[in-house]
Amino acid sequence: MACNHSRHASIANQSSLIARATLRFVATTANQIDDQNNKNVNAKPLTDMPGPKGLPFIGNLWTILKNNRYYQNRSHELLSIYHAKYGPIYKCRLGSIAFVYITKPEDIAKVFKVEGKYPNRGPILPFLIYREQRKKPKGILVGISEDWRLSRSIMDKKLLKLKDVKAYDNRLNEVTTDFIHYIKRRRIEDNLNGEIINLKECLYKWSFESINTVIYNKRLGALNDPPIPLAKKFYTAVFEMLDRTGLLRLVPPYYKYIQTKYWKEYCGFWDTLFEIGEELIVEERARLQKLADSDHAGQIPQDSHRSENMEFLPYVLSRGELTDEQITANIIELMAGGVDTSANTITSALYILGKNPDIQENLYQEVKSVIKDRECLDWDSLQKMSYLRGVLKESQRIYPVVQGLSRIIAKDVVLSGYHVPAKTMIITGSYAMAFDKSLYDEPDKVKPERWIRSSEQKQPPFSFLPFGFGTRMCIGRRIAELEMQILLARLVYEFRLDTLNTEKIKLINRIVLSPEQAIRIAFHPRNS
Ligand code: HEM
Repeated sequence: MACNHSRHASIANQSSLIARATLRFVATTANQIDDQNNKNVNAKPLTDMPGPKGLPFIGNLWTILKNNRYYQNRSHELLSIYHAKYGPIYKCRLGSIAFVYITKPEDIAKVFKVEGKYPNRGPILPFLIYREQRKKPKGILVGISEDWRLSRSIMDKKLLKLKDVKAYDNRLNEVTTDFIHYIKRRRIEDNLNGEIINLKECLYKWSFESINTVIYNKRLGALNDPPIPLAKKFYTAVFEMLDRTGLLRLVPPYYKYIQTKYWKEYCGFWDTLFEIGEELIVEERARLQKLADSDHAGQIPQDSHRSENMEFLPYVLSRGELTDEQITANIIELMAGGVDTSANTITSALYILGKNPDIQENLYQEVKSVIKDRECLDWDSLQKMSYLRGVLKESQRIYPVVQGLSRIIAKDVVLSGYHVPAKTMIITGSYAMAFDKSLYDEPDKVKPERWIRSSEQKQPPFSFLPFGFGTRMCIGRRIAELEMQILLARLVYEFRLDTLNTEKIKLINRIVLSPEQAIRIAFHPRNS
């Protein structure tokens, strides 16, 4: 039976999916099964797989609680400790989530081969239960099966196709220009020798403004002084929602039955996101209607109706395949998915550059040799900047935004000699893999050059997948890469960066991994 692919899958089904499907630690006897090379192998049963012994229902949640909640938002650390203890494959249960954890690239490759037609990361219950209680549709982030595929096939066209993404470079440069002016202003106002107070929020503003200029083809005003209230309301709600999802995800889903204050507040953050999304879509529909009316009066060039020339939102709206509610759900998931992720990666990159002046200098020299206009780093120039891409990849390796990728596999598979049945949840250990000596030469060192194509040592396939893989990989990948490359290069061109934190940064898991402590960067103008 397919794992809950029905269009109207209920939360009840989703919950039982967790119980049944995420891990079937049933006593599977040793199986004769084809492995990747079509050889019959005597795979060991899942019951033989090592792993920490948990308590019924809560699994290793006890370890989290017992340690004075230290691991409450550091499940990535706990999983890495288990990785050191049990090796590259183990089975585990954390609260309501049971899974097999893998770190060998060849196992990861096999998992993606059996992810099926509708890849499924497994339910994020707080997201799903909110949508069920409020009767909201699911967008691509949480949707599964045909609904997911339809939305994804429409949006992929405008967000992942190179031709369309290239065309976003101008407006992303405009956001970056505003961000640089904003930093210059803040340096003076904060008066702290170049340090900016609350850099995290500043970068939230940048990433929010960037993703929205792609979605709406207009500025929402997050970098205005003061920011437009709607923008601040949205990125604050994203932050709070993610913060609480991390904890709610670990505990059994009591909130399905008991409306605690905590849960009500959580729903309030989602309500804000939906309200803002709905408001913006209504505005956009009205704008398009006005344009269509003037078009009848012969004022709009015919060409702008061709789907390949359309902007993202007019394209999605004009397709007529999704209801406005579905479009809203998709758009707010894009808006929510694009804020923390890019902002955190840039934070890590700034931290690394400010700590490693030689790397910063190399990058500065590369930017200087390529940049033609200090207010615009276009797509073609960016293609010449391999060191810049290396710096970003190192930032994503050392400080990944997600602790790992997850999939509920569609078919049985043999992983590291164990027979893993279909419907098991698999989690890859990106966080632990980043420092694996068998995958990286001197993994503790920051080496942007390890990613440069001509470099002799190539990373094994499936060892580094910061944006995921396959048809369910990050839909914002190309936008994120473009916006981050533009911002990082132009910041280094304008400022010499100095990291003021003396301690090593640690990450906490709020669904996305984020620095635990405030990252303190001083921006010194180069006057170049
Ligand atoms: C540094 C920036 C980013 C990183 C590291 C990142 C990482 C990821 C990862 C690992 C996934 C899961 C992929 C998988 O399961 O195979 C994902 C999914 C997703 N990301 Fe991103 N992301 C980033 C930026 C963005 C941006 C800018 C957007 C907004 C356009 C976005 C929207 C999404 C959405 C909507 C999904 C769910 C896609 C689906 O399930 O079909 N992300 N991202």
